[in-house]
Amino acid sequence: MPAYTHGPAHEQAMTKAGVLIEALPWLKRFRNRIIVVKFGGNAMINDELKRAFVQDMVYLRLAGVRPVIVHGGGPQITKELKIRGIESEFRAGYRVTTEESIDVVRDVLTGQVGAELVDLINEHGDLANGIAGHEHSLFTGERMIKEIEGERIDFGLVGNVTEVDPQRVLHVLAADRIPVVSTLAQDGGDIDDDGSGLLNVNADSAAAALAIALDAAKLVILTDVSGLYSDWPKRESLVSIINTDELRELLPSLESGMIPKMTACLAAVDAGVPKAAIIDGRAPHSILLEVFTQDGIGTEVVPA
Ligand SMILES: Nc1ncnc2c1ncn2[C@@H]1O[C@H](COP(=O)(O)OP(=O)(O)O)[C@@H](O)[C@H]1O
Ligand SMILES: CC(=O)N[C@@H](CCC(=O)OP(=O)(O)O)C(=O)O
Repeated sequence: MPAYTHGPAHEQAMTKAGVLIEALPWLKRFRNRIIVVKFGGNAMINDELKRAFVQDMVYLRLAGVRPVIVHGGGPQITKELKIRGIESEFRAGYRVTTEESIDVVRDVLTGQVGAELVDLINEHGDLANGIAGHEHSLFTGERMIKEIEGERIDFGLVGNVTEVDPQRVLHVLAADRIPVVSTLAQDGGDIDDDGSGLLNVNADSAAAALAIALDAAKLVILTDVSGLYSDWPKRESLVSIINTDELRELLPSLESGMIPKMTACLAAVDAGVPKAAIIDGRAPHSILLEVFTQDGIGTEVVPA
């Protein structure tokens, strides 16, 4: 049968063309715009997912979007701390960080996780540059202290980002490359006893701060659940879209890992990032569906 007549092969080709053409408005919208993508440690659980993620980033870049990757590495840090006989303690989704653990956090984030992502991207061509958050004045922070249910919690060497100097990231983008950012900050206040002044910043919070500083078109957070469930832990009711007022109201009732994530989305959208999305990084290529299709996937946070 000639290729131009109707039949299953023709229909299949039209379906493929339909998928490509659905992307057209999004290609127009995001062309030359920055999308900050947070790649969570739980979403990089195997090589296949890492490679699929890297393909997506290269695809976005070659399609004319300017992706900026902010990576986590929580489970990888926990594993390394365990090997060194150091306990991990999380409170409200943040790792309580000590003088003993901060060097491990730095080594794992910049030396292992970030370096591996850069290497994987560069297998597609010389496209990526790693940037440590505490270098080039990228992130400056102050120690994070929170009051939760009347209790004042000191998280140790954990930082809130107070200032972002995006020059280095912009420089990498201007060279048509993909910045791969790790999330340590330089303490803008007191330098601690050993003089390093490093703070451990949750990667969701750092991604939001960077998305704001870069005037990003979108913040996308890849994790290991389908999105935000309103009935956690039952998981029957996935929130597909939520505005900032609704999220502000919901936030105090959230638990563990969702606290930093939804706090980050709220901060980003409140500060003018048009949209923030939490999507399932366990599904290969989920970010292409999020960026290039009408409905998107996961949970979207939009202005009220
Ligand atoms: N309401 C909720 N909806 C979805 N996930 C939730 C919710 N509350 C808590 N979680 C937990 O948050 C986790 C994601 O956060 P985290 O483990 O820190 O991921 P990541 O490493 O990607 O940053 C989920 O795997 C889930 O166990
Ligand atoms: C303060 C704090 O919690 N920092 C995080 C930094 C890494 C991170 O956020 O990684 P994920 O995105 O994979 O969770 C930590 O030490 O685990």
